[in-house]
Amino acid sequence: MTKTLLEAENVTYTYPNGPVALAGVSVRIEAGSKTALVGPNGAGKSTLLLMLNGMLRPASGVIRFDDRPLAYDNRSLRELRRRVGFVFQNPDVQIVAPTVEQDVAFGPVNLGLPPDAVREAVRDALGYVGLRGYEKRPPHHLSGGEKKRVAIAGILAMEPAVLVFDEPTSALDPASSEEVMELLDELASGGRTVLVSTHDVELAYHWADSVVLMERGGVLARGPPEAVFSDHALLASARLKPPALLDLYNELNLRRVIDRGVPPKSVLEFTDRIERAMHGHAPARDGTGRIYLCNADLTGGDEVRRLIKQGTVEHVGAMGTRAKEFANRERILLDYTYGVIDKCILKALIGENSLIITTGGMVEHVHRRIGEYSAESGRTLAVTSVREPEEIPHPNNERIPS
Ligand SMILES: Nc1ncnc2c1ncn2[C@@H]1O[C@H](COP(=O)(O)OP(=O)(O)OP(=O)(O)O)[C@@H](O)[C@H]1O
Repeated sequence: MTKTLLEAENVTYTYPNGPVALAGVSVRIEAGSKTALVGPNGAGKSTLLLMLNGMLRPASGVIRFDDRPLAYDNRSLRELRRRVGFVFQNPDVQIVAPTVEQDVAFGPVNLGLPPDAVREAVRDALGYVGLRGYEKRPPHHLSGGEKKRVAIAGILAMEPAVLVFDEPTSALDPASSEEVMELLDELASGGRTVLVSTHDVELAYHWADSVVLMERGGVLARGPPEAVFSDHALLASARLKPPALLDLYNELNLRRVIDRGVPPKSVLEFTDRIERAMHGHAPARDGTGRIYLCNADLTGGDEVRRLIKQGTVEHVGAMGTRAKEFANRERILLDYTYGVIDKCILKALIGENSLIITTGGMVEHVHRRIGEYSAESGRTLAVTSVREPEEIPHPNNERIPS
């Protein structure tokens, strides 16, 4: 049973001398979910997010956190903002201190944590967003993507249960955007509830498990992204276009080229579906390319460089900020910095070898994802752990059964 953690019920709001921004909005955010508020400019997304964190107060209706209506006295709001962290669209609004370290420490210091605990919170948060070594840098000299990470670290340092991001990828280049979204994935897989606003339907389709479609201060639809984004008329009324992958899938389905089923969310899923439609089944391809897996917590860069130099692996990807830091430090050039597992599976399916660098709990995640893919597709994919001689092999190592 999922639990509703944040809830808006019939909320209205009009800015002083402004338009009606919210005209009776009800939404529920489930604990542990990845929710996207999607809508065009001016739909009311930011206004709703600001309410969920108590920065705006509804004219009518109610906001609840953990089943309790919000109270708007200073003490209650301070406590709420510790539990519901808010990352603004523009990181310059959020960054207040002259150095990265002081900025990230701002929240924990205000919470009254002792100096040791503050240092630990700052170190952990900077590590999480991949900004260790940036402690003494002035935030206003950083790139847009780095500033965004500082802002996220500042919120993470307070260990909130919910993270709210207003347009997390605005003004970021495509790679930085994907990296920020992967960071949000990591946070969600660590048990946090993540809520974003965006007008990017492609992003919402790939990333979210639940979508709220907004327009003119109201909610047009809510549900799984594949359902909400399959309704062209609804999307058109919100001045949005369907995600390309889903649009293509629906057209192929209408022409009876592929059967209706769960719509594909990735190129990997889509190509498998088309192959199955063409051949009646997924062609068996034993002797496919191999996926090498490097746990950067246990392996040095020498072994990885050797594999690349020998031509054993043709493609290299890193998952997670610590793995990317490792690659950077070891001067390992990365082909993939996001969507890494799927990209490596795609390469294995055409007989090419690749290497995934990752760390900690993500190692299990890679084994699990490839195992799931093998079970679903009926294809056996080989995974080989890259390890120093004294390392103990992973029990799932070598071959993942289909
Ligand atoms: N500070 C403000 N003062 C007056 N009107 C405002 C203010 N902020 C927002 N509005 C108005 O409220 C409505 C909803 O704006 P909001 O920023 O919540 O939409 P949004 O969906 O987040 O849009 P965007 O994607 O452009 O950020 C818009 O008509 C906007 O012009």
